[in-house]
Amino acid sequence: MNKPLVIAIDGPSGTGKSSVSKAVAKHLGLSYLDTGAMYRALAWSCVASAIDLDDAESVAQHARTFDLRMGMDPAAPSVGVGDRLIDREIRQDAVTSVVSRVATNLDVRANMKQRQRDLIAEGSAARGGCVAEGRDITTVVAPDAPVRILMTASEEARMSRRSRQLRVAAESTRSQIVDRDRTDSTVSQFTTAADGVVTIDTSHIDFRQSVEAVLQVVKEVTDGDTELSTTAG
Ligand SMILES: Nc1ncnc2c1ncn2[C@@H]1O[C@H](COP(=O)(O)OP(=O)(O)O)[C@@H](O)[C@H]1O
Ligand SMILES: Nc1ccn([C@@H]2O[C@H](COP(=O)(O)OP(=O)(O)O)[C@@H](O)[C@H]2O)c(=O)n1
Repeated sequence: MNKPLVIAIDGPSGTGKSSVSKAVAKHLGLSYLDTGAMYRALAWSCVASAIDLDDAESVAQHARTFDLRMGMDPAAPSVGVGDRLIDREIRQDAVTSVVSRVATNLDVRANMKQRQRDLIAEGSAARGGCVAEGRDITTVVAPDAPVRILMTASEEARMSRRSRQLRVAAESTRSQIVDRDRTDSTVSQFTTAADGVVTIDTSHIDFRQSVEAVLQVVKEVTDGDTELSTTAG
């Protein structure tokens, strides 16, 4: 039996991880897991349940028990808690501004790591592989993934992309991007590549070229390992 093609992609906010990972998963017919959305869902659920985000034990307990449902079809990824879909809610500023507070809770991270490993296995069983993106996928969640990539980009490029995406002034994205990355980096190392991780700097290339760059890394790995196969590409 072929080995699952797990593609792990990390990087700071605004480097293109989510959009590029989704396109790569679609192109290769693989599942797609947005791990940032899982932390966002937890933050949303804590707020909705009136859990004090400073109460680390209550947040960790909620992480262990809440009914998180991740849809991993790259053409229509979804995030739900119980029967409620919360894809729009988790992108709102009310969640973005507090997500790092739950993501820096180490008991939460231990629970998320296990959920993410189970989802990558489930997504791989369904489609032969999974593109999983976040901050600690190449280093903690899937350090044995055959393809491991760190996406980077200048602060300027990241802020300008986010400002275009949210239709707000670039400077107003600073707290969403630069400050959040600073807080996140106290628990995960996602600005320099770990051993064996390939860096793709997207500062001066466009979206299409970023997708091509990832597919090229995948091709180099799969060409050299006959037990790995892709359905396209
Ligand atoms: N290489 C690129 N060049 C220009 N824009 C890009 C590039 N990659 C992604 N984008 C755009 O930048 C925005 C942020 O990308 P996103 O995938 O959400 O980043 P991340 O998941 O790293 O925060 C999106 O609107 C996306 O289409
Ligand atoms: N593997 C991951 C992914 C996200 N996160 C946390 O989840 C938050 C939201 O991640 P995201 O990927 O949706 O954020 P963006 O990069 O899209 O801005 C991050 O700011 C981190 O606090 C994490 O801690 N570990």
